[in-house]
Amino acid sequence: MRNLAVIGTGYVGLVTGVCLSEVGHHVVCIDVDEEKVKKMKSGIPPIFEPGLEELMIKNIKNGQLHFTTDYTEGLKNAEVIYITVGTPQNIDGSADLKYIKQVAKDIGLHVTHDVIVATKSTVPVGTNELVHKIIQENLKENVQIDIVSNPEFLREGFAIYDTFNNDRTVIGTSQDHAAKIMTEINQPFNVPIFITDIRSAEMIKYASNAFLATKISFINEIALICEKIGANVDDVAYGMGQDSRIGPKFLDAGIGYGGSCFPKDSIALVKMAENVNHSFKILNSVIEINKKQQMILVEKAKERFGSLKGKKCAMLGLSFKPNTDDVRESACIYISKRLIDEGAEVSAYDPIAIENAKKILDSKVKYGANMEETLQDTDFVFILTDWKEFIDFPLDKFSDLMKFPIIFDGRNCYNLEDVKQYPIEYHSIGRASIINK
Ligand SMILES: NC(=O)C1=CN([C@@H]2O[C@H](COP(=O)(O)OP(=O)(O)OC[C@H]3O[C@@H](n4cnc5c(N)ncnc54)[C@H](O)[C@@H]3O)[C@@H](O)[C@H]2O)C=CC1
Ligand SMILES: O=C(O)[C@H]1O[C@H](OP(=O)(O)OP(=O)(O)OC[C@H]2O[C@@H](n3ccc(=O)[nH]c3=O)[C@H](O)[C@@H]2O)[C@H](O)[C@@H](O)[C@@H]1O
Repeated sequence: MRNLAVIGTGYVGLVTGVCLSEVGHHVVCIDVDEEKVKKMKSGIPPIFEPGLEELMIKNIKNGQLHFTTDYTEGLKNAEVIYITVGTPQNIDGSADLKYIKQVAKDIGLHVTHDVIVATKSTVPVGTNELVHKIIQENLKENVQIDIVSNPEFLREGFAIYDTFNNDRTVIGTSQDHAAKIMTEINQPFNVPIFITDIRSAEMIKYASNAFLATKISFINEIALICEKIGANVDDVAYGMGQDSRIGPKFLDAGIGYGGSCFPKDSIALVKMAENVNHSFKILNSVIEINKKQQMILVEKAKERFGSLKGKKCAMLGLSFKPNTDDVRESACIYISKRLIDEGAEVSAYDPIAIENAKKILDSKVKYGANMEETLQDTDFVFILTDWKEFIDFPLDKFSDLMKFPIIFDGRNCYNLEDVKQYPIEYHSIGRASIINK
C-alpha cells in the first residue's frame, strides 16, 4: 500500500481520497479552504454524497485518512500526488487553469523527493505538460517528477459506487515506472485499466463527456419531433436502447443537462478545437439545443397561459439532478430568472439543495419546507429534477393542494396511464399532453 496525497477536496478529491484510503492506502488530503479542512478533520463531509460520510469517518478513525491545509506536511511522504482542483469556465468558454497552475507551483515549491503527479481534474489537452513545466521551474531539489493524466469519470450522487464499479480507469503517461505504480494503486478497485499517452488520456475525458452530452441533446431533439408527430419519446428511447450498438443509457429526454461538468467541458472542447482551427459543428449544436431545452417548460407554460404575470409557480427540484446538493449550472437558475422576468411568483423546493440554491437564485424566490407547502395554492408546477420523493408523490395530492393541478414535468416522472386516472392537466417532454378535467 502507498502513501498518497490528494490536492483539492471537492466532489472528486474528497471521494478519491476517501476511496483510496478505504482500499488500504495512506492518504493525506490537502485543501486551501481552512473551514472545509476543519470540518473534514472531524468527519463532516462538506458535500452531500451517498455513503461518503460513513467511509470517511471509518478511515479517519483507523488512521488511513488525514486532512491538512499545509503542503509541507501533506506532501512529505507522498509517492503519488493527485491534483483534483476545479477547472471552471473562463468568460470565453475555455477552461480556467488558475487553480491547476497554483497547485503545480506549490508542488514544485514543497516536494523534496521523487514523486508521481497524477492529474484527475478535467484539463485541456497539453495541460499536463504545462503542469510538469511549472513544477520543474519551482523545484528546490533535483528530484524526478513523473506526470500522469488520470481523468475521473465518476458521477455525482453515485461517486462512491462509480469509483468501485467504473467501466475503466485511464492512465496516460510516457513513463513505464509511473504506469506500473498507478496500476498497482488502482488494482484493488478491480476496474479495467487502459494505459495510453498523456494527450490521448486528456482527450478521452473531454470526448466522453461531449459524447454523453450529444446523446442527451439528440434524444431531446427526437422528443420535440415526437410531440409534433404523436410518438412517445420514452418508448422511442427504449426501443433504440435495445440495440446494443446504441445502448439504453443517457437517452432520458428532459430539460437538458446541467451540472458542473457537461456544460463547461463541452464548451471547453469547442474552444480547444477552435485553437487548432477546427469548428466542432456537432458539439456547437449540442450546446445550442441544450440551452433551448432548458427553457422548454417556460415555453410550454407561456403557450398554455398566454401570460405568466401574477401566476404562482411551484418549482420542484433545484439540484442539477437527483441525489446531490450541487446546483452548479442547474436549469433552475435560468428557469426561475425567466419566470420572475415574466412576472410569475416562484416557490421552490428540493429535498437537500435549498441552502445551495439560496446562494445563487434571485431573492424573490420563496422556499417551501416540503412538497405540500410548496404546492399549496399554486397555479402550476414545474418538475425540474427526478428526485424519488417527487416520483413517489401520490398524484391525487396535487389536486388537494393546488387550485387546479397543471403539471409541467421536465423529467417525465410519471407514467401517462397513471396520470390519466386523476383530474390533472399534465404536460411532459416528448409525450402527449393529458388534460383530464
Ligand atoms: N464534480 C464531478 O462530478 C466531477 C468533476 N471532474 C473534474 O474534477 C475537477 C474538480 O471538480 P470538483 O471536485 O467538482 O471541484 P470543486 O470545486 O468541488 O473542488 C475543488 C476543491 O479544490 C480546492 N482548491 C482550490 N485551489 C486549491 C489549492 N491551490 N490547493 C488545494 N486545494 C485547492 C477548493 O477549495 C475545493 O475544495 C474539475 O476539473 C472537474 O471538471 C471530473 C469528474 C467528475
Ligand atoms: O465530468 C464529470 O464531472 C462527470 O459528468 C457527468 O456526471 P454528472 O455531471 O455528475 O451527472 P450525470 O448523471 O452525467 O448527469 C448530467 C446531467 O445530464 C442530465 N441527463 C442525464 C442523462 C440523461 O439520459 N438525460 C439527462 O438529461 C442530468 O439530469 C444532469 O442534469 C458524467 O456522467 C460523468 O461520467 C463525469 O465524470
